[in-house]
Amino acid sequence: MTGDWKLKQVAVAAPNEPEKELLSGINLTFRKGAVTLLIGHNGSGKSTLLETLAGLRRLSGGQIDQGSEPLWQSGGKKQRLNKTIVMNTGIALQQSESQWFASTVKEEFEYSLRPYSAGAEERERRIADAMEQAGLPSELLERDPWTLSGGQQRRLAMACLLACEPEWLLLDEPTAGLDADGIRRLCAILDAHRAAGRGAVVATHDLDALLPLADEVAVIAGGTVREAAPAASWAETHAHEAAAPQAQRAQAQRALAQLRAAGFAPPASPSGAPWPAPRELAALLAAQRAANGSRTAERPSLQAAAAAAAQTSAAAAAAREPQAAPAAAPNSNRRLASRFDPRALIAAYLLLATTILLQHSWAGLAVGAAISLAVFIPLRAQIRPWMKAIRAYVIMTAIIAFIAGLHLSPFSFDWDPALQTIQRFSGLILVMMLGLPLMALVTPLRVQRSLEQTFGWLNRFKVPVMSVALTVTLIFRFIPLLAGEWGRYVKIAHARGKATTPVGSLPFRMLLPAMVPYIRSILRMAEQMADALEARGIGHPLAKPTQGLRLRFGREDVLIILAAAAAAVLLLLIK
Ligand SMILES: Nc1ncnc2c1ncn2[C@@H]1O[C@H](COP(=O)(O)OP(=O)(O)OP(=O)(O)O)[C@@H](O)[C@H]1O
Repeated sequence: MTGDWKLKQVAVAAPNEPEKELLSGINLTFRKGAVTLLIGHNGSGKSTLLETLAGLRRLSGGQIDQGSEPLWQSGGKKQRLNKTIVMNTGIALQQSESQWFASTVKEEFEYSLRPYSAGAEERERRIADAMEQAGLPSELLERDPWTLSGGQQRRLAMACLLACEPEWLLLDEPTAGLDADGIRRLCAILDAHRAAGRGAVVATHDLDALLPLADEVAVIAGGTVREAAPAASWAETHAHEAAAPQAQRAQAQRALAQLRAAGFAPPASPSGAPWPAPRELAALLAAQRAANGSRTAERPSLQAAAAAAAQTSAAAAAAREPQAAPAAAPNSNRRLASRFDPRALIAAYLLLATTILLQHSWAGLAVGAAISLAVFIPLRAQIRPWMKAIRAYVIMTAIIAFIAGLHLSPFSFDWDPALQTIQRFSGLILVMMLGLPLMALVTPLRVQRSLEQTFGWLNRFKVPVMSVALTVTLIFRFIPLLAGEWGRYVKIAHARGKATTPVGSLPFRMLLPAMVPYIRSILRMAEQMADALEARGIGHPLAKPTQGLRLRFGREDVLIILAAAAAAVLLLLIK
């Protein structure tokens, strides 16, 4: 039997942005024999916390233990997950349906049960029990899981989890997509799980369904624990919030009465609400104030009414957003990506890349490296996802150089061919490092516009400029999307296959379970994209490109080209 989960000062950073903390300073205990709800706003960190407990996110700080066992164990240089904890913990991720790769429901169960040494009879029993608990008829066992309805697939995901009989259930939004019977069964499952002395941590927005059966509540906000309390006392403390709308209603009606008394006639709300929206009210006040001169200043009652209206709108906002996370920082990446004209960046890149590839001397390569690093270092955060590829390329270069310098008879090592190989390969890596920041400095739409604007005249000669521009844009757009989707299926395969490696490195045997649903998902996305493009008239012979965005060369763009030209001249002189 396992013990409680104990989280001490747990911190988790975004996988490719170590400085961005998704969770920080989390100190929590999840008791076994209890159901704990994780609640909080969208994006507050609930899923991240569940995935961290399941070992699907690496810790950037702190410690997680289950009983006396640490979740992460150091085995040599690399950390590995504690096999005992992995085996006794079952996680259902958000959208845990759509994870199927086998041809029948039965085989999906068999895959989930593979890491457990259960005999054939025991497996049959577990599958039958799990189907029963999830409310799935046994006839479905021979069906293709993809042919089940959305709700049935959700139930199947839960059933696959239950068949493993985990001590701990980690459930992310388990009521989503379930009908009333499904929710009732889920509550029964959680009740039985608790009665057996086991534990559950459930991330949910569905307090109506799950608060009544919960033992503990932890409120997550901005990646940290804002409040943790027994469910009953939490419900009592927050009971008054249910009455908040009534209080606001009375306050808003008082404000309207004061406005009327002051000679204003607030409009009826178009939505049929008993008072206008703050925006409508503000517009009316502004219009009437302009018409009446500055009479407002002379009317204290009106000022009071305006203050009351403002208070009401603030209170309404506060009630709607009780656990609001701090305002998001301005998106500096987006601003950076729309600062320069892609044509200037591409021209500068072509100049530098060509002259770097022409270098045959170490001095020339050193200058090329200095230029690449000067561009690369300030933008390293955006390039971090590619660091693994760069490292792999460097290792590959070292191996090839070693092989190039090796003589077998007589056995010796010749440095000249090895260094020549390094020189040739270095040019390519420098050009690659120089090109990666481009991904952060341009948006797909701006690239599309720059291609259309620069080469639009070729249309007259029947060159399909628009199609090429759109294709380039879609490739840009799809690269991060495909990477994100792959990450999702890797996590699911990792959790179902009970891997103990860090989630970045999926064991070979789990490639197929991740690959099949991944490819299906890509095909589905491609189909949706094709429909969306067609709906917008793309592909229609008379369709015109959107002209909403017109790129213009600015001073900074000219400076970029001049700087690149100066560096190119320097490189040519050294060569
Ligand atoms: N791989 C990642 N890289 C960068 N940011 C991430 C990554 N994964 C999650 N985040 C961010 O972490 C924050 C928490 O996300 P999480 O999915 O845990 O929220 P949540 O509380 O489960 O939200 P919801 O209620 O919508 O499911 C979000 O702002 C999200 O954008």
